[in-house]
Amino acid sequence: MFVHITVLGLGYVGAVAAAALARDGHHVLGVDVDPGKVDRFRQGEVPFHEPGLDDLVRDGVSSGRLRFALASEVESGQLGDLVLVAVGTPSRPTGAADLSQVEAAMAWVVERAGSSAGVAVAGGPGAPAVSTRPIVVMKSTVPPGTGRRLSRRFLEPVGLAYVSNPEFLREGSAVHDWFHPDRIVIGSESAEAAARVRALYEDYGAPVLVTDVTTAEMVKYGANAFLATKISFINELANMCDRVGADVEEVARGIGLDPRIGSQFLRAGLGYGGSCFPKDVAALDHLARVYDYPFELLRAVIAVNARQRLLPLYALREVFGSLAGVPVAVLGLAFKPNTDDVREAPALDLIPLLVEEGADVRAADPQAVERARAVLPADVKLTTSALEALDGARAVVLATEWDPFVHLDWEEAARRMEAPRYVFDGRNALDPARMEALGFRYRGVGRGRRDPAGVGDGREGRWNNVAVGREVAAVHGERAGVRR
Ligand SMILES: NC(=O)c1ccc[n+]([C@@H]2O[C@H](COP(=O)([O-])OP(=O)(O)OC[C@H]3O[C@@H](n4cnc5c(N)ncnc54)[C@H](O)[C@@H]3O)[C@@H](O)[C@H]2O)c1
Ligand SMILES: O=c1ccn([C@@H]2O[C@H](COP(=O)(O)OP(=O)(O)O[C@H]3O[C@H](CO)[C@@H](O)[C@H](O)[C@H]3O)[C@@H](O)[C@H]2O)c(=O)[nH]1
Repeated sequence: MFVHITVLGLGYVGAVAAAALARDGHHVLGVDVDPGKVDRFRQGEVPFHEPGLDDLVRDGVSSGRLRFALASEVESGQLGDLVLVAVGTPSRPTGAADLSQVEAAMAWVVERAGSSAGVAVAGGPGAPAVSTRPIVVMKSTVPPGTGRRLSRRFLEPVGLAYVSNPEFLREGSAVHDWFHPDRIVIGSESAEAAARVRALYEDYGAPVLVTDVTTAEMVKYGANAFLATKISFINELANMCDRVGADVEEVARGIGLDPRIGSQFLRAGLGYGGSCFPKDVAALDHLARVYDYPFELLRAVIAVNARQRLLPLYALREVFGSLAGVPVAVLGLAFKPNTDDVREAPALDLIPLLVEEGADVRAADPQAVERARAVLPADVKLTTSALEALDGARAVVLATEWDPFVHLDWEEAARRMEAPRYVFDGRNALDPARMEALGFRYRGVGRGRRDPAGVGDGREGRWNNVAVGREVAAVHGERAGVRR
């Protein structure tokens, strides 16, 4: 059954939800407080980079089933059957989730629900009748316990039902993920409201978990915290691999073949960034403190991740000694490929530190230059072209594994760079042997510690297992009291 839906918040989640539900046949009103965003959407344009979303929005707008409005333009009684809340829940400095957008959204809904006055903005020719008692569906990620509190404070007094329906899509593949979810999680105290929300996803063929609100909220935090743990764990293993002379890529393959472990989210590198993992893990850690529970594992996950993104800085110091005047190219500003989102991107932590040490930093990204410019030191040269960034550089850090960077004409890159042509592959995305054949000194994360300065056992660019082996033998020897 097609219904009227209002989606509040037109970011990565809200915009995808609105356009996807319109494609499914529902009548959708997308609402935001940002006039610039609403204007762009009204013209069928998407104000950020998300593959496949442009087509979906354009189709929705031209079908008449997808409309947009500023929050202040929507009147009472126009909300429809369901209101999906997809506003931001960023971190406060304490790590706690900042729920101010969510609270403003709830107040906005309450103000407009319950009256039958006004013409249905979400309606259109042949549209179904509009309900005046919308169900409030929380797509934003909110800490366990929030839904119960919001419901009591805002919705129960006016008799509106609340459903927690966390979203698991990833940026860069958000449209695909929306239509192919691994599972649908629905938390509600009202069986009827849960059933209405479940019906939205009927044709998606995913397993559905119906539970209470707080449990649904914890599923979302549990999933993100577990995935972040997997990443920090493989990064810890990678750091050990660097010390003992093993290859973490093979280790990940070897352990990932065990279905109890699984092969996904075992890519070692500069750690996790983005708008979700860092803030959600911090919020869970904060919640644990509030409940006087020391969630030690989570704290380690956070600490490992914070250090991991600085590995290129440590490596460059080792190779060059002082970084003063060293031209360094950083490839990748977005937190991962196929997005222009720079929130918590490792490169944005790394670059200011390189600049502080005097490096001459230039950086490239196919999509994220504009967003990065707003937060980076003014003297960092930004470009969309990797080759331009590499021109005259002596070191390159691959921070984001964008296809155009991985498949760059590295031969040309080598020609443009100055010796010693050092590469720190922060995503283990390049072929070490090929890079070395092109004259690069290669360093990955956990791919065996290569000889960064080209000294030591004299086997530049090869596994430095001999030197590492000697160190290990020395340590073991000392421990065993062996005289050497
Ligand atoms: N980005 C993701 O991949 C992803 C995936 C799953 C869940 N989530 C969660 O979904 C939520 C939204 O994430 P996002 O990345 O789409 O956020 P975003 O920051 O990209 O977008 C949020 C939007 O909400 C708008 N907004 C703020 N207050 C508003 C109000 N009172 N009324 C209407 N609009 C308002 C903002 O202007 C902005 O356009 C967050 O809680 C996030 O944790 C995000
Ligand atoms: O093996 C891996 C996998 C990912 N990452 C990093 O982890 C971060 C997050 O990546 P990804 O999960 O692909 O992107 P997001 O768009 O942030 O999606 C996550 O966060 C969303 C918001 O909560 C959830 O909905 C998704 O299920 C969850 O995957 C990125 O910095 C990646 O580079 C790694 O370092 N190694």
